[in-house]
Amino acid sequence: MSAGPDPMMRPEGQAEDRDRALRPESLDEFVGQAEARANLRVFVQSARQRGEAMDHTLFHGPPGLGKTTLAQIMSKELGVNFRMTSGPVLAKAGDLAAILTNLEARDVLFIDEIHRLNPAVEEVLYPAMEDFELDLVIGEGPAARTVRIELQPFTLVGATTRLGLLTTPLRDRFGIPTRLQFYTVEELDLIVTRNAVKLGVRAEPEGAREIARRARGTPRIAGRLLRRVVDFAVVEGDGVVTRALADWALTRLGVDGLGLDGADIRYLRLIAENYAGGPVGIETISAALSESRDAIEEVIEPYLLQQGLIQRTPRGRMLAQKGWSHLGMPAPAAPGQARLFE
Ligand SMILES: Nc1ncnc2c1ncn2[C@@H]1O[C@H](COP(=O)(O)OP(=O)(O)OP(=O)(O)O)[C@@H](O)[C@H]1O
Ligand SMILES: [Mg+2]
Repeated sequence: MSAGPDPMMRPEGQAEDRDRALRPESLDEFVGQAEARANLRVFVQSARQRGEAMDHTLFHGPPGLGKTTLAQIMSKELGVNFRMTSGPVLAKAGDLAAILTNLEARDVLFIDEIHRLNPAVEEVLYPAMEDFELDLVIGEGPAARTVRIELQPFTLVGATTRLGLLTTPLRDRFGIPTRLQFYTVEELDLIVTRNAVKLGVRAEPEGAREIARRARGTPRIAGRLLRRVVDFAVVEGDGVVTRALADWALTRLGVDGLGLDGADIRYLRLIAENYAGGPVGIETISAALSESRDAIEEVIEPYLLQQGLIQRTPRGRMLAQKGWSHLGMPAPAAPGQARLFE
């Protein structure tokens, strides 16, 4: 096989390039996700001691919480190669077969957005995951025959923001399913403080804290906000990230005290003002906001739910009490309460 760039291997975008400078390189350096980290440490060590490929691992959770980062760290800690591709890129069964047959023993193969695999490709993955075998169909019609190819044992690491979209057979083949959680303000504070050091920037503890509080529980957002605050600190301050400067810069960027941005506030206001607090269906919200349903369910809602600003009910989304107070609006009296005054 050629050693040139492989079109099936996703080239990392510019945003990811900037991310890379801030990416933790080991489990020790990785902040937060204490439970997942402690478990992974055991599984990595066991695989190393037994000289076997680690079991297939699935990371799921909202964007920017560290799925790709953990997959890379796993390969480093296992001392094996890291190969990366993604669900939508693998168009044909042969694309995946080419990657699988090129793996060395115990390598980590990372498939991002694994919920977007084409069914024909997914079929190839089942025997590969289970028995490290590949069944390839050669030829067509009556002349078609199946050839079985033995693969090197490998570790598949899948990542998805949408666990619910994974087929059951695929989900069941992951020995280590791991859900990533939003980060606490303390954890994000540590991440911001370390990132400031990596970027060679002076951040006062209260400045780092303010960014952490407004990072939506997400390390990627913490990294991005820090860079923007630094821009303001350099151009309009004396280069130091203070609390006042962070507050001023973040407000100017449209990030409010809870870390909500324009899209979050539009979502909350829509339910409050147009639907009296709901319940309102996701399709209606999607049409009204001109946002895809996927983006709403993957990016906007998880944090609003985690913060207790909204609720998901069988009849649709509802604004919670905390959502009303965050908007500075009075919650309408519940029907039961209203009757008291009739
Ligand atoms: N625990 C952590 N400590 C420090 N930095 C982190 C941590 N987790 C993630 N980051 C940083 O956040 C950024 C985003 O992480 P990553 O790309 O791994 O997220 P992801 O879950 O794969 O997101 P997506 O779903 O969008 O692919 C990276 O720059 C990474 O360095
Ligand atoms: Mg990722």
